[in-house]
Order: sequence, then C-alpha cells, then structure tokens
Amino acid sequence: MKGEPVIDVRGLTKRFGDKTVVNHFDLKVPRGSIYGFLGPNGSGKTTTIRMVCGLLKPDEGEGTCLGYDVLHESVKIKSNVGYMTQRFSLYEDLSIRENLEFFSRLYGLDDIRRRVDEAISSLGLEGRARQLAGSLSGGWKQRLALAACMIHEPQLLLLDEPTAGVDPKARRDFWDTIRAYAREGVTTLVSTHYMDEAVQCDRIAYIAYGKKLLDAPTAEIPARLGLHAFKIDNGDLEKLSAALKGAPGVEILARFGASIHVCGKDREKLAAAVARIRDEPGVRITEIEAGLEEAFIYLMTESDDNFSVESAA
Ligand SMILES: Nc1ncnc2c1ncn2[C@@H]1O[C@H](COP(=O)(O)OP(=O)(O)OP(=O)(O)O)[C@@H](O)[C@H]1O
Repeated sequence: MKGEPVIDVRGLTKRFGDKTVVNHFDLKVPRGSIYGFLGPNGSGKTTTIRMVCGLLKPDEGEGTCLGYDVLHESVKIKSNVGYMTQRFSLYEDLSIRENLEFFSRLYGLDDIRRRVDEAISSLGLEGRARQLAGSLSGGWKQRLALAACMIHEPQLLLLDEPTAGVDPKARRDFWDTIRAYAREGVTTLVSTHYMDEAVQCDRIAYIAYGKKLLDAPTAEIPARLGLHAFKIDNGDLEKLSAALKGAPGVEILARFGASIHVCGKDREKLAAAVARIRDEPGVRITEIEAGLEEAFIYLMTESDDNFSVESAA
C-alpha cells in the first residue's frame, strides 16, 4: 500500500435522472497530501466525494479508496475514512466529552476513555470537557466535529466545505489541525470555496459541470492557466476600475489593497485595454506575473453556479 495513491478512481460518472452531474472523473490522491477540490456551486464536488467514500454508487467508473474497491467494498471504505460536511452536526445538548464518546461508540471502538482524553487534550479543551457543545463558538464546533471524525484514527479525511461560514481566524486554526494530521501521514481531500483554504493545498482539482478542467500542483496553477496580469496603482482607482471593467481582454479585475490587478488570457487585448487608461492623471501601470490569488479569483469567477436555472437553460 505504501507509495500507492490513497484515492485512485477513473471515469467516475453519476447521473440523476437525465442529468449527468459527474462526468468521467479521474482522481489520484497521493498519501499524506492535502488535495483541494474547487468548483462552482452545483458542479459535482459533493457527489464525487460521496462516490469516493462509498456513500453513493457510481453509474460508471472504477477505482479504489484506501485500497478498497469503490464499487464493492463501500462498507470498509465508510468505516475507514473520516468524513465531515458543512452540515455535520454535533449534539448540542451533549457535552464535548459526551459527543466524542458517542462517536467512538458509533465506530464500535474500544479504549474509548483513552481516545476521548487524547482528542480533548489535542484540542486543548481539558478544562472544558463538560461544557455543552452547543455553547461553543462556530469555529470551536468545527474543530470538535473534526476531532469526532478523527476519533477512529482514519488515514483519509474527506472534508466537504468544512469551514463554511466560519471566520478567517477560526479557519486558520482549523487548517493548523489539518496540517498537523498531514505531518502524521493523514491524507486530506477538501472541497472549498475559500481562497485562503485553496492556497494551503498541495494540489488542486477544479471541476465545472461535472467535468474536471484542471488538476495540478497548486504552485503551478497560475502558469497552467496562462494568465497575464497588470497592476495599476496611483490615480483615481474607482474611476480607473469603472473604465477597465468589462473591457475586451479584462477577464478579472480585483482590488489588492491600494492597487487594482487586471488579468486575462489574451495578453494583447489586455495590454490594449490597459493602454487606454495610460494618460489618466497620476496612473502607474506595471506588468506583473499572475500569482495564485489572481488564478483562484479567475477560477472562482469564470463560471456561474452550475445547474442553476439560467445556466441549465
Ligand atoms: N440526490 C440527488 N438527486 C438529484 N440531483 C442531485 C442529487 N444530489 C445532487 N444533485 C444535483 O447534482 C448537482 C451537483 O451537486 P453537488 O452537490 O455534487 O455539487 P457541489 O459542487 O458539491 O455544489 P456546492 O458547492 O453547492 O456544494 C446539482 O445540480 C445537484 O442539485
């Protein structure tokens, strides 16, 4: 098993009625990596994750998760992964300790006292174990939920928008925990809409309308997208933004502190758009290399929500 991908699936396809929501999806996730899964709402991320962890049977495709066959060994997969969704809920009227004990029993574990004590101490919640889960802040609830998903010490974590609605500081704390698990060799596949989470991933797969459009090491994504970028500072940024917005070649326009970045794949058109504002008072224009932030803004804004009424029409 060592050296083999933890997830290795090919051609995964799922249809609901006459709608193909995941279309011949391939994915190889190396052991110990943190793999980001990005895509617009409704693009098929949850459906893919559910097929990988054995909760949903694919209509087509094959492969393994943790070495188990995704078509025939779903029970083994389910009991060996940690799966957490945005909607994963703790029992608010049970204490922190009682919640962890409950999930330990659900997994049929032995040595419950040791596991729960360890989980509480790794969360740093020793003095608060008797506190009701419902009284925790949103960020702490997510961290407790993650600890509950990890109580059976799985080697693979599947996280489906785990920090939706959680503030940036709490997201960072949550990610410190994910990184700590990765150092211990735990593999993570995480779907997200947040850029600050995407940049923490070793690799990113991007899906739209059920099809994988990009799969690359995170650092290589700007180059893979072939984006060009210009930075504009000084001058009246509000007026300059209005002049550049929607101009041919300007595919994204984003404010970065006291400057505007404009990006697009067609350098000539982009340069021509930028040239039109060159004579505005005080303006300074610099061609820059498109970075990860520009790349993620591009990915996250390029397609509408998938399968929305308008995009389906
Ligand atoms: N059980 C189901 N029956 C019918 N359609 C479904 C079912 N589950 C999902 N879908 C549809 O499949 C499409 C993909 O949904 P999915 O939840 O996988 O997307 P997603 O990328 O996870 O979206 P989000 O980012 O909003 O969570 C959507 O159009 C959704 O409405």
